[in-house]
Amino acid sequence: MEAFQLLSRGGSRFDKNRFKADFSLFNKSKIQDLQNKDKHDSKGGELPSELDFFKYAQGGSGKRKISWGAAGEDDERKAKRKKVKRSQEEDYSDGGGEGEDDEKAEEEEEEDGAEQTPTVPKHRVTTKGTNVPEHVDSFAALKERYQIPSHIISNLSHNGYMQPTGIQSYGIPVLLESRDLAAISPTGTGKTLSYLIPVLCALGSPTSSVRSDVGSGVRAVIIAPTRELAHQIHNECLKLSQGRKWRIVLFSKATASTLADKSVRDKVDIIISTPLRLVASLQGGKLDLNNVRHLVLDEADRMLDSEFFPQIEEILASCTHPNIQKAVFSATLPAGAEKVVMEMLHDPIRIVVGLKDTPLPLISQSLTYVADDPSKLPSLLTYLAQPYNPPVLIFTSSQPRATSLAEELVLNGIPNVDCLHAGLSKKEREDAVSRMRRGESWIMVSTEVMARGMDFKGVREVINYDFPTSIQSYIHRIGGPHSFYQPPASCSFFLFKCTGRTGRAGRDGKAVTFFTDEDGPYLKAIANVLVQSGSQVPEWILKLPKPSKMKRRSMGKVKRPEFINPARKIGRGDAIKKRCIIFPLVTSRFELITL
Ligand SMILES: Nc1ncnc2c1ncn2[C@@H]1O[C@H](COP(=O)(O)OP(=O)(O)OP(=O)(O)O)[C@@H](O)[C@H]1O
Repeated sequence: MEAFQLLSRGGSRFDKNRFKADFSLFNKSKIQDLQNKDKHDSKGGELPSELDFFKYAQGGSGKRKISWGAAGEDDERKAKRKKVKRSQEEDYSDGGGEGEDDEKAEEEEEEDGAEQTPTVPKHRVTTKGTNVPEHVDSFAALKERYQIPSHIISNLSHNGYMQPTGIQSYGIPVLLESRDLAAISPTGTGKTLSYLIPVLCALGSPTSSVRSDVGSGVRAVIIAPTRELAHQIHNECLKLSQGRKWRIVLFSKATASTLADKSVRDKVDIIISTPLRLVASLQGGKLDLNNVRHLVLDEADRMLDSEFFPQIEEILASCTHPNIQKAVFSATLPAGAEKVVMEMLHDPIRIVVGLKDTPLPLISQSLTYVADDPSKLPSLLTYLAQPYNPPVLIFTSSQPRATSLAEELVLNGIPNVDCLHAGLSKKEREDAVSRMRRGESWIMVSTEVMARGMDFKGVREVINYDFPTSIQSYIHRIGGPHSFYQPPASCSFFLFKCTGRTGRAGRDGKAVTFFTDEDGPYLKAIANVLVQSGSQVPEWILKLPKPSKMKRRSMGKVKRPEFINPARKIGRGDAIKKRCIIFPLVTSRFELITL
């Protein structure tokens, strides 16, 4: 072991910048290595003419001098990260960067940065607002401080939730102290429990067995953008409320008609619904929300887009209880949406886990050039011909393309392919979700709308077959399927660990994004996200010019054919028949792996 490393191991800190000269004496060989690597990298960073797909690099600013992997160059790395963050924020939003707290957090992070693995940024929690309640480090502390009912605590441990995640540590106290909350935390970090625990605690006991002061009518409403996500939240809620006679309703056509009877709906405690379904009942006079004291919007950025916003406004207007508490949760929240959220809330507290709009660093991300749309299928087949970790989630930009790609994969002999999108019948969707959960699907082809927020345990690989439609879309796609647990105890940094095996280079997930010439103008925006979360990006991509606001808006509008392989227009039925012929007795690869 090198002398410097031995000496610097103790409790005291060594300021490497201040004592640069001394440090270099101990670390000469390492620095030389790094310099050589730098030389090599910077050479590799130049865009060879044959790779200059978009003819941009020649005109690139060349200002960014990034030497990837130069772990010892602290100053440069810090400057680089600052620069990228700044440029990323410009890319992400129309202004309005992070608040003071984030700035401070970033500075603190930089102070500690010298001792970090360079490619894995720490995840921390930043809060903003007046009188922010102290966070808790354990469920036991939560119980003690807020007198959480014992059955909730025992349900938590019964389900394997031993310690709160970052968003739970900070978010639950805020909600338990009756404050409004805007929470931004990466996908799979346990946002669902962050609101379910306080809602159940605040409601106290089921309406059917309580005091008269709770009024009549539903007391809590949770809104999610898709039926599948609402279903998932409902299941979590049932797990958490086991042992008490709560009436928790997953709002559907059937339950909505049952609840049309006032005497029935007055006994309901919590409704979990999609916005459309809820508004349909409100408009039909079959539901009233004037006794709602807790309103939660999950996947808030989606709720605020043009498709859902009018319905959300209607729901908000119907929740007339003077003491209503509102909470919004999301993995991403663009500046514009955040402004709307903050106006919607009363004296809110804002919590951000990690760097805003950045995926967790445990996912190894890469960008793969595939020239044009027809070249994607062969690239995907080549990818799937190599060892991969099933189940793999593949995203396409539209429902017909998802179906078409699933068919193509089947016809090309890929086993256990499934498809999930909103164009399928309810039964087909449910079957696909359960096959995925049972581990029978190795490849799930889906659309983003469908897979958003779904907790598909065990997914370790995501392929963006079609380029994401926005930065937020990218983050939701690659983070959504991962589930994380076990935050380190009592500290303000939270670096979560994925369930299951450990992956490549300490990372547990893999995300591959195909890009074509057409996606070129938007490449840099996504590349910045990769950089921010610690993945490597070829320097030529970083040298691409920043897309204009107009260009960024057109990011999701690239036209793609409905058929993946236009030469073969076969029906879905044919594909299923062929799958049965090819794989009549296929053994589950999961079984083989676990044997
Ligand atoms: N404290 C905890 N300990 C262990 N596992 C947890 C804990 N909290 C949540 N989980 C598990 O982590 C997974 C992800 O949780 P959840 O779906 O709530 O994340 P999320 O942040 O809402 O993700 P998304 O943004 O994709 O909706 C789930 O499988 C959940 O059971």
